[in-house]
Amino acid sequence: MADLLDDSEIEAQLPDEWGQDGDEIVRTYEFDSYLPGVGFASGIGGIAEDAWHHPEITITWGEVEVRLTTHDAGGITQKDIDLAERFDDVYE
Ligand SMILES: C[C@H](O)[C@H](O)[C@H]1CNC2=NC(N)=NC(=O)C2=N1
Repeated sequence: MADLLDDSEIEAQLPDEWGQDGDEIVRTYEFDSYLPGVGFASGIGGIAEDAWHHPEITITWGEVEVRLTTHDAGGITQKDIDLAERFDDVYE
């Protein structure tokens, strides 16, 4: 099982644009309309499935909120950080 990161490790590694909300890291990605967000969510869903590490994804008009935590560990691990970076690569 992945080890929990401590606050200093999270602060040091959290990618730009991501924040911490309790035991989750979160980012809201912005889009010009609804369907680009749906496409982005589908893409990161495939990355998540490939990594076997799954985010909470909330799609609204022009925004996709992504939340990551490691349920098996009960908090934030390197898996969450690494997946956040992969999601950012898709977005840029
Ligand atoms: C049973 C299954 O292997 C586990 O639930 C996996 C799947 N996806 C997961 N996703 C996330 N975010 N955290 C987990 O601990 C996790 N564990």
